[in-house]
Amino acid sequence: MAAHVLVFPCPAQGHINCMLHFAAGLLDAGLHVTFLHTDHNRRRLGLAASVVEADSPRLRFLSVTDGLPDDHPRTAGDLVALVESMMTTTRVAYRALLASLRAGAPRDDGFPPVTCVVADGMLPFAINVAEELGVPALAFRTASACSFLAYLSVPKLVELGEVPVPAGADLDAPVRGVPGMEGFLRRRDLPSFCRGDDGTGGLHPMLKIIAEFSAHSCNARALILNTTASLERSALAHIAPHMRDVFAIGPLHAMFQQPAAGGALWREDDGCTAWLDSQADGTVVYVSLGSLAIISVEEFTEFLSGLVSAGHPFLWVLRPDMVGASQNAVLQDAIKAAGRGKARVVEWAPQRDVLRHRAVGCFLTHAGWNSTLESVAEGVPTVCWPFFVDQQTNSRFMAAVWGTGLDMKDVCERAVVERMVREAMESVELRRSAQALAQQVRQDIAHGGSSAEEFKRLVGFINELSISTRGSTPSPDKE
Ligand SMILES: O=c1ccn([C@@H]2O[C@H](COP(=O)(O)OP(=O)(O)O[C@H]3O[C@H](CO)[C@@H](O)[C@H](O)[C@H]3O)[C@@H](O)[C@H]2O)c(=O)[nH]1
Repeated sequence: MAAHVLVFPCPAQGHINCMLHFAAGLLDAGLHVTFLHTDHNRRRLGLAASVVEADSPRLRFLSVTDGLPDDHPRTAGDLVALVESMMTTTRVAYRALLASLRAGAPRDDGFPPVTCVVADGMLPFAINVAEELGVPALAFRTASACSFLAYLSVPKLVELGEVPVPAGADLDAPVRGVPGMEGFLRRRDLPSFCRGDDGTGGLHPMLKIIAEFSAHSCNARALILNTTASLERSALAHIAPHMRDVFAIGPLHAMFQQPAAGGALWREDDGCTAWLDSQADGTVVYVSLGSLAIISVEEFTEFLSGLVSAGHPFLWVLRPDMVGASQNAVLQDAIKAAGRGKARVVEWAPQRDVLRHRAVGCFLTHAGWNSTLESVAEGVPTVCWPFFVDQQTNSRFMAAVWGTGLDMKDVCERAVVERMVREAMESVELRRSAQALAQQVRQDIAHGGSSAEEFKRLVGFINELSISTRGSTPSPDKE
């Protein structure tokens, strides 16, 4: 009987995508997978309460409550509410579900018992509950190794007086305390919540939460990171001593085909690929700020002016909640009018296909880790406008370590947008570095490459854990 892994991502697009690709890899390796969404996202995805994926009979989707009302925005503006609700309400529902799926529980769903949990490191309760129920659990971090290392270094950064970075501090000053990054990391490149505090000089509440969750991941049976040695060798080496085991397996989207169902929380506008077909090679700027960033009307106007002045056709993803649903139609019209036939705007694009398209010349991105990996894998140069969390650190890597992108820092001015977009479209050097890095990454994921080998090792690790789980008697349910 094959191992059965319950995969539980944080309920945000940037977490769901890579964990779904990971699940696809487990299916390819012959394992069973239960992919756990929240009820809210399951409804958004149009999935039934319990559904087995038609093309993959060993994959099913289940869901648990996130405890928030359906009309809650669940965006960057209120992540603390989501985290707190999940740590209380979801925890109870998840515990009951997992207790009913583990070995020894009566069931007639045609799936073997769950023998292992791979939970998002941002859901530490999912790891604790699994281990309490006798199911071994691994942590999966969906962000970069370099940002994870920065979070692990928070106690040291506090000891050195680097964090919290006070308002008005020189953000270009170098930072000590994140091993291996002393040469190039500036205050502004630390994860965003290192700036500002809790109002009394203590750590920002989100930094406290993420740093605690990062330290918690060290207790899991192993840590899985969606990255590869070619991209983050030094960060991985500095993380390893903190962990029982680390698997660097990525970029996952380039390794495994995402299952047909259960992925995009917004309706994809496939029409934009036909529009790209009509554009010349390497001429289009693709603009997307991921699934969580929220911008002001002023920032929108600066981006639009800068893009128009740069003079290239552009494809812009403007999510309905990005500036505000009530503004969306007006802003879409503003893009179309300003672009004078050279602009296309969509609410959600098939991003991986877009980045792969021959017409795309550069990517104006918020530097979320998935977008970073997707641009790296396709060798597309970037202009980065980091919004929050790990994006500042990722942006610095693209600009200063890999040489594949330009860092707008977190200022948004039309002249800077224009200058950087022009440079990214024209720079031979950026394109060469981006293509060389893509080549290296392709070797990592190819047969015998580091990510491919690490994935094989992980499947062996999970199978071993699963054998011992099936052999053990489940511990009594404590709640
Ligand atoms: O029109 C679009 C826009 C985005 N995407 C996809 O959505 C994902 C977005 O992920 P990411 O680029 O990582 O951005 P966020 O959605 O902002 O992701 C959150 O989660 C990431 C992983 O932890 C972090 O790195 C980010 O900072 C955090 O904001 C990517 O796979 C994109 O391909 C689409 O398919 N279509």
